[in-house]
Amino acid sequence: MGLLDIQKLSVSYDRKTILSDFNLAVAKGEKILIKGKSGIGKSTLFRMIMGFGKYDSGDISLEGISVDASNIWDIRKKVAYVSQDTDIAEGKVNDLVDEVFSFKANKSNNGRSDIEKILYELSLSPDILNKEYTKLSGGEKQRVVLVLALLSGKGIFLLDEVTAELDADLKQKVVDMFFDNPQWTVLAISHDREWESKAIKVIDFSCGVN
Ligand SMILES: Nc1ncnc2c1ncn2[C@@H]1O[C@H](COP(=O)(O)OP(=O)(O)OP(=O)(O)O)[C@@H](O)[C@H]1O
Repeated sequence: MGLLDIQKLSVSYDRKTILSDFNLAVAKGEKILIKGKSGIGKSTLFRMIMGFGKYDSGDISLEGISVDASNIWDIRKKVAYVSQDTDIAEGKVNDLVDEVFSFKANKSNNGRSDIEKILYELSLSPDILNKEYTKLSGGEKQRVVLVLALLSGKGIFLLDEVTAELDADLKQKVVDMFFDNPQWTVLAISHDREWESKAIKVIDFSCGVN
């Protein structure tokens, strides 16, 4: 039994097959890169894991328990999903940080003290906390969204193109941050080579998932 088990997952939109009998077993601590051409179904996989859409057939299990509508929040409490869409919010960055800690599941993490360290590791100045999120650059938004995911205290990360807007040095920093932590289980969708060189497993959707 893996930490996350996906068995025979089939997804279609408007009768077009996106995933067909897709299988994946993810062990705790594993670091997986998912790549493949645009529109092939990579983000769809993450959305299905998070329960943001219906699949035709198959099973998704977390820690041996099959996930359905009745327990989807168990997955959302344990899995940090970072979508490729960074237009997620308005308001000051600090307000977004507050929001992370307002969720009950995150209250016990005492993670607020980690903010300065995480900002520093992502080459962000603490001043960013007082800035309007919508006015940040694409690369700053991308890093702020990662800060929020890191503060959530979750141990499983689904990262969808989270380094696309960053320069090469920052891409490497983000990859190192997520892939060097032995406790974290990380699935990253990316076209950036920095992920591939460190991934334990590479899944190339272009080699057939439907
Ligand atoms: N809600 C939806 N309704 C209809 N079609 C959808 C929906 N979501 C995704 N699709 C289609 O499913 C296919 C797979 O989309 P998906 O976002 O999973 O691709 P992707 O591999 O992540 O692409 P990219 O690398 O460009 O992000 C695309 O053709 C997309 O248009």
